[in-house]
Parts: sequence; C-alpha cells; structure tokens
Amino acid sequence: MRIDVLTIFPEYLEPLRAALLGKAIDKKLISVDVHDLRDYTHDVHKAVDDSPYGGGPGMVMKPQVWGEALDDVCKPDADGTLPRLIVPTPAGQPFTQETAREYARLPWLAFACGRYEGIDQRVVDDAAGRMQVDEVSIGDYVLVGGEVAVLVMVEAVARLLPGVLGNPASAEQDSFSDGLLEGPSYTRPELWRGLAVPDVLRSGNHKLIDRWRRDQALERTFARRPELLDRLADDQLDKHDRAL
Ligand SMILES: COc1cccc(COC(=O)c2cn[nH]c2)c1
Repeated sequence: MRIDVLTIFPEYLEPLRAALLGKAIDKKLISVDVHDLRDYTHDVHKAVDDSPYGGGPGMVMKPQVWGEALDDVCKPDADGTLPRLIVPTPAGQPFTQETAREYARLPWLAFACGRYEGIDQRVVDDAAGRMQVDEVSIGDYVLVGGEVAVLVMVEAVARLLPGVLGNPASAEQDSFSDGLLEGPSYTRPELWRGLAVPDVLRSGNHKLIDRWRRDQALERTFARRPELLDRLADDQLDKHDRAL
C-alpha cells in the first residue's frame, strides 16, 4: 500500500516511522511519503491561508497551493490508478472499523491535512472530478489540524494488512469485528492486590469461556454503547443473548 500525506507540519507524521509501522515500511508492506505543502507556495512568506469570504473568525487554506500539491502528488501511476483522497475534518463522515477495512483493500491512500478553519471547498470539489474524495471524522471534537487524525487512521488501516501485525488473529477478534465491544482481559498472577481472575477463565471449559466472554461483551456494549446493539443484525443475537 502506498500512502501519501500532505501537511504543513511534516514532522507531525514522524511517529509513522516508529515501531510496528516502521517495520511494515522496512518490509515494504507500506510506503509512506510526507509532502510539505509549503513547497507548493511561491511567495516569500510561503502563505497557505487567507481570510474567509463572508467574514467570520480564523483563516481558510488557499485553493491554489492545495491544487498544485494534489496535482503533483496525486498523479495517475503507471496503470492510471489514482489514490483515494482522504480529508480528516470534524465535518466528515465517521471513520469506523468498517472504513478501516475498506481502506485496507485499496492500493493507494492520500491524506490531506487541513488546519485553521479548513480548506477552501473548491479543492475537494475540483479533486472529486478526478478521484474519490472522502471527508472523514475520527470523532466529535475539533483538533488543530488533520495530522493526528492521519496517525489514527493509518494505524487502524495498516494493522489490518497481512504481515503488519505479528499475530493476525488478534486483528480479527478485536473490538467491533463482531459488532460488540471487547470484554475484560486477564493474565497472571491469578490473585493481584486481593483481586482474583474470574474462575471460568481457568476452568479449561472453552464452551463456557466463550459464552462468558460473549456475555461480558454484550453487557459492556449495553452499558457503554447501547446504540451499537441496534446495528446488530437480528440473526447475530441468539435467545440467550436477548435474555441478558
Ligand atoms: C479540513 O479542515 C479541518 C479544520 C479543522 C481541523 C481539522 C482537523 O481534523 C479534525 O479536527 C477532526 C477530524 N476528525 N475529528 C476531528 C481539519
């Protein structure tokens, strides 16, 4: 998978080169190229923003700079492929595990990191004439820029790629794979600060253990994210589940 990131703070993306993702880059499972938006300015001040039409607080990122940068970075490759252009924004569609799975199937992702009050809308409208553009939110809060959201999304996507995680099974069993939150986990010692591990987990009865884990996941989901239960297809809840 090819990943390009356009930003005015390239150094913000350095963590992508550390640890697990760094190894994935070394193993050539992913390539990460970070591009400094200011390289596409032509004025002495390297201006990337300007005042908003219609007034209001803050600044808006200029279309010309983004247009040149995207033309340069998102050039069709040898077989005419263009990237999926992803713009992190509080005003975007929710980024979920399902989005991560969709992106993990793509050969090329390009991330546009907005700052200030956002990017001139014509940048997205113009790019959408050439490639699919997803305006995506990682949560209902406002960051200073899109860079942190890119770190989140790249990690969520890359961990799904074969060979990136040491233990691929965990990618399958993690939260949200069956639509429920993950229940509690335990490891040695059996007793810690007067707190014991639930007996069922040491029973060796895997049918009982699986049922206990599913009950814990259902209870936690009901308590913390009841709306996720509405999403579950009826056939995914058996009569035992409903009795909880
Ligand atoms: C594109 O325009 C802007 C403007 C302001 C901030 C940002 C950065 O993204 C977020 O703040 C965000 C992403 N998901 N949840 C919050 C982008």
